[in-house]
Amino acid sequence: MSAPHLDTALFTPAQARAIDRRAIDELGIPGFELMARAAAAAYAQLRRLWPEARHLRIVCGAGNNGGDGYLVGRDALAAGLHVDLVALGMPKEGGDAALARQAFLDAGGTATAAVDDDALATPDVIVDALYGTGLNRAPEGEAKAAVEAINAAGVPVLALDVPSGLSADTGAAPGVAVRANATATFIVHKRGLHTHLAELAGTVVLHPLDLPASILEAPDATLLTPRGLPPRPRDAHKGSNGHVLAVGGDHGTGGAVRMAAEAAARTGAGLVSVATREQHVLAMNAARPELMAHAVDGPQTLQPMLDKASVVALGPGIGQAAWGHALWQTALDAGKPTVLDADGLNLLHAEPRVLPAAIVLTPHPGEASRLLGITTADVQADRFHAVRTLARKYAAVVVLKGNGSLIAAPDGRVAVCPWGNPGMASGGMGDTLTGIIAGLLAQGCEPFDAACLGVGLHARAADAAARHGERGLLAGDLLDPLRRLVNGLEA
Ligand SMILES: NC(=O)C1=CN([C@@H]2O[C@H](COP(=O)(O)OP(=O)(O)OC[C@H]3O[C@@H](n4cnc5c(N)ncnc54)[C@H](O)[C@@H]3O)[C@@H](O)[C@H]2O)[C@H](O)CC1
Ligand SMILES: [K+]
Repeated sequence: MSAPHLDTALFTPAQARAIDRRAIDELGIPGFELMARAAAAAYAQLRRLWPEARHLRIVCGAGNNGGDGYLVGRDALAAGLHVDLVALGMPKEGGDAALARQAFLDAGGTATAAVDDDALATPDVIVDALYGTGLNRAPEGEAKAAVEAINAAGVPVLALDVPSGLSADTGAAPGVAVRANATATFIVHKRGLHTHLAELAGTVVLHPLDLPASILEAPDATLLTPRGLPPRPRDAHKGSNGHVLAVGGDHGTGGAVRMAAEAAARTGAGLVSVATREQHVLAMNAARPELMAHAVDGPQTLQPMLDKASVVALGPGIGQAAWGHALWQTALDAGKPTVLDADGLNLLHAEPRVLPAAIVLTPHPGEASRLLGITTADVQADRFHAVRTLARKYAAVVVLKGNGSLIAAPDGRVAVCPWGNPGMASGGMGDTLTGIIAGLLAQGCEPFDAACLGVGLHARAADAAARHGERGLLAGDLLDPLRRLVNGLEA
């Protein structure tokens, strides 16, 4: 396996521990040496971020994450900084963390047993060394109090390896969790730092600790990288970039299917048409002839449109009434490459059926929970497991939307989107994504690639549009940056 590009390779905590072990057992690098390298890297990051800091508070747990913290303290003392260190629990006798604690004490450090804010002056920076990849339950008691004190201190926080309380595996938080301005993560990226509650980590910087790629293994997931479509061949013509048929838009919900059609057109589909029965969408034909909207009252008027289309965007505004259900059946029977979204997914939950070979499902956590028969909280508690289960169950490419959207293929591959912002939680954003993915399928992208590229373009366009503020960000604002991004230009 070619060495994964460390910046985009994401691993589970179990994989990270195995890699740590290989470094110790195969390369003969003592755990304490790794800890010292981690601490030196974290301390250097701290100095870069807060060069004026003179007083650190370091909160250490009883494990190796705490060990990292003690050695950050030792490095800070050596540089003349004032360090107050709070130790929650004592490291295991003879372990690396115990050696680290001793090294801190030998450097003149002192450790107190609890976070008694009144007794301690407010520090310039807090270093969170409570829990790393070893978190296995919600912080309780004095650990919970320590996390709350860190979050309440009102000073910048640097988390070591993982913000304490966040699961490095799922990005969920079983209980309270540190909200860090930055995280110094060691050796490899953990996948939990890139989805769901990952914003608790703040800016994540990876420190490989000078370990050779030989100790790595195949990553569990990979981060998307910015890209667009290759330039068009000069002799391209309308027919060579596919024909997207957007099917949906029942009475009163025509905006969704129009958004999907617009997005497909802006992504570069050669032809786009709309099958709907929403009068205002039909009325816009005069103004927007490029989105050929046709009144469709049932399967018999939909079929000729399906025959001409190369890709179907199915579901935006389709509803679950008899009209929508009949079109949904007919469109899926056609077996064309399809993006299935919104009520198209809810209809699938109600009536499981054979899907086209080239199919992309784009559920938000709620739709995913219905398709999986679990609660939305269960989906969010382990998004990686949920998206892989869906992809396998429906033999489909699945986009599990949300903070750090995940894209899974039936073969187990998972990609993670590093872009996006809360402004995207507004109407029409999902319809736009559906149209973008359909537009990419129409231009010849394979389903998994269309989903990965589409999610990335959508989120990057939203980030570009959010430069004018996340509030008031509307789906239509994405179309202009989207066009530049899909052409490989700067947004
Ligand atoms: N040589 C190495 O492996 C390196 C590890 N690095 C750092 O080590 C941590 C992982 O350390 P580990 O001892 O496995 O676990 P933690 O320190 O994260 O957790 C400590 C300990 O705490 C217990 N625990 C977990 N959750 C709770 C809870 N909610 N309440 C109470 N106690 C809890 C559990 O038993 C854990 O074992 C890794 O993140 C790195 O920071 C070095 O950086 C690199 C070398
Ligand atoms: K930590």
